[in-house]
Formats: sequence, structure tokens, C-alpha cells
Amino acid sequence: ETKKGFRTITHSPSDSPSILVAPSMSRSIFFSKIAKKPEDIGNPRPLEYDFYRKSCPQAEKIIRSKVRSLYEVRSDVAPALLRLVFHDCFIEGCDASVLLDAVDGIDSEKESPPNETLKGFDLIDMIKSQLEEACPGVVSCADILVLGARESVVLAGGPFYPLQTGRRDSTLSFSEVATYELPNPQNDLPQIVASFASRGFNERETVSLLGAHSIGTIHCRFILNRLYNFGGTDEPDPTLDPQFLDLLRSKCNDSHTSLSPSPLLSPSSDDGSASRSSSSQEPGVEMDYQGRGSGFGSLYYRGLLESKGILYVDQQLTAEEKTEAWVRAYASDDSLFGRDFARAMMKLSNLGLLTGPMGQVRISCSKVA
Ligand code: HEM
Ligand SMILES: [Ca+2]
Repeated sequence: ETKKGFRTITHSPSDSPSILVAPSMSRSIFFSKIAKKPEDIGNPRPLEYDFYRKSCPQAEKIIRSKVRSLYEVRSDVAPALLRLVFHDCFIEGCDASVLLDAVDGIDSEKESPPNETLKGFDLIDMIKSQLEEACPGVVSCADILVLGARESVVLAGGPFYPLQTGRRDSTLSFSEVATYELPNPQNDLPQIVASFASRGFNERETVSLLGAHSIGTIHCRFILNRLYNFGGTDEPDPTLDPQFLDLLRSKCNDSHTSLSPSPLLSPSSDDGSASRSSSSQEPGVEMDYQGRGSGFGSLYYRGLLESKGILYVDQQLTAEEKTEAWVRAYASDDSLFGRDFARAMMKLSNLGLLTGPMGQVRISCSKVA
């Protein structure tokens, strides 16, 4: 499974020369694993290592220090930025399409049901405005997203991974695609595997990416059915550890069941008018409920082995041996997880590249320039 050649660059935390092999590597990930041929996407310019070295040499430093200073004052920075990059890159690639506001009655991805509780748009705006001061009109929102997510992973105790830059921003938002193609927390294992396979990820990579669920918050609406009425049985999900069930119920009590069901469960019934701000008031469960802070990865997988997955999708990773084997491997080997997660994040960050002359560099990340 492991591709030779990935190994050399994935866990290099500094500007070592080995990073310089990244250009050919990322193209090979993109073209061979995603199975798109160059001609399908109009021969775009490849990404480059430190693309902004001449046009905005401080760009990566500005992003890093801004994410860090925000992280010091707000605990939700790392999970918000990490989830944002997944929701962007999974839908038509890493083109910042997820950041666009609706215009002229055309729905935006932001408002699609699976994105209803996304956070961090304000963080991206703050980073972008600092970049606009330093080098107006130069650094794309798509690059800010991937670099911001990498910084978040490092701050959360995860691995560093090298990233190339030069992504450009889309002029389109793909609200319908996001509604139907972002995975749903009630998906079962075959659905998850198929969804990630359609973006070129194998089972091992998929299991490693879900390690992102080591940090952040799950709002109760996504798990109420597991706690009180699993599959219409009026009983909890029998696969949940009983003590863990009690813990989750204490955070998400029955009265919340009166909340309207998540539109994620029935995308077609949503009118797209959901308000983002409301989710911050909603009760939820911290993913690192055991104070996992220091254990990005392994504690998540150990929890799964103890039937303490919070989302149904999380626990589904142990539903079949082919994925459970990776859960066991990551639960017991931090550095294996770190390498695999780094490699999978690099691949995620290079999905569906939009590079010059395609796309644009937005001035405000929520508006087409
Ligand atoms: C089968 C795939 C996945 C599903 C169904 C899924 C679903 C969810 C759901 C329902 C939440 C809770 C949102 C809320 O309560 O507001 C969540 C949170 C989160 N997800 Fe995923 N996710 C998946 C994969 C991923 C991947 C691949 C990543 C990143 C690489 C990721 C990163 C996150 C993060 C960091 C959070 C916490 C967000 C926060 O606290 O603001 N997820 N996810
Ligand atoms: Ca996108």
C-alpha cells in the first residue's frame, strides 16, 4: 500500500531539502491517485514550493503567526480550520468555494445543510485582511485554507506536513454538490468508504483522516438518535459502551430531542435558511472529552476500540476488519498515525487543483473578485 517516495517528505518538520521533491510528488498523487489526466483539467500550472517567495515572501509566516495568535485566545480555532479545509477540498477541490457568500438568490455552499455548523469564516477573513495589508491581491483564499489547517493540526498536537502553494480561488460555489456529496454522520462503513474512494482515498487513508475527530465539538443534534432512539427503536445504539452512553446522555439530554432533526438527515427537506450562529448556543460533546489534548489521534482510535465513538460514522470504522485493523494500528502506534495522517492531509490539500491561469485571487474571501 505504502508508496515509496512519499515516505521521504511526509514528516519533515523543517525546510529540509527533501521537501524539494514535493512538486513531482504532488502531481503524481493528483494525477495517478485521483485518476484525472492532465488534459482533463486544461494543463494547469503545477503548485510550487513557496509559491509566494517573490510576490509575498512573508505570506506563510503571516498565516502561521495569525493562526497561532488566534489559537491563544480562542479554543475553537484549530477544529474550525481543520474541518473547513475538509469541507472545501472535498467539494470540487481546494478552491475556497466553501467561503463564498450567496449572491443574487443563488445558494452558496456555506448554506448547504452539511455546512450548517461550519465555523471559522471569520478567522479566514482576519488572516486574509492581514495578508491584504502586506501584499494586496496576491495570496489566494484557497492557500490560506490549506496552510491554516496545517498550522491547526500542528497546534493540536498532530504532525507537520509540507504543502505547496499557488492554488487559486473559484468563481463558483457548489451548493448542490455539497448538499449531496459531503459525507453524512449517519453513513455506514460502505458509504464512507465509497465517498472517500470517489476522491481517491483508500481505506487506510480514510481511517487516518477521520483521526481529525480528535478535536472539536459534536453538537447533540448529530447524536441524539444514537442516544435515545436508534433506528426508530426507542432504544440507544446497542453498540455504544453503556457508561459512555450515560456520559453522552448527561451532555445531550432528552429534551433536546424536541429540536428539529438535523437537515443533514434529510437534505432535500431543507430550505437553506438555517442560521449558522444558532449552533454555537447548542449543547454538544467535546471530542477530547477525556482531556485528550496531548494525544491527537491515538486516543480517538482507542476510544473506538472501546465502543466510545461519538458519531455513528466514527464507530463504523470498527464495523469491518479491513478498517478496524487500521484503527488498532493507529491506537497503538502514534508515529504510524502521524505519518499516515500527514500524507492523507497532503493529498486532501491537493484535491482538484485550480491553478493559474484558471480561477482568481479573491480580495475578500467571501466574494468573487
Ligand atoms: C465520514 C466523514 C465525516 C463525517 C460524516 C463528518 C461529520 C462531522 C460532524 C457531524 C461533525 C460535528 C459538527 C458539529 O457538531 O457542529 C464533525 C466535526 C468535525 N469534523 Fe468531521 N466528518 C467527517 C470527516 C472529517 C474529516 C476527514 C475531517 C478533517 C480532515 C473532519 C474534521 C472535523 C473537525 C475538526 C470537526 C470539529 C469541528 C468543530 O469543533 O468546530 N471531519 N464532523
Ligand atoms: Ca471547494
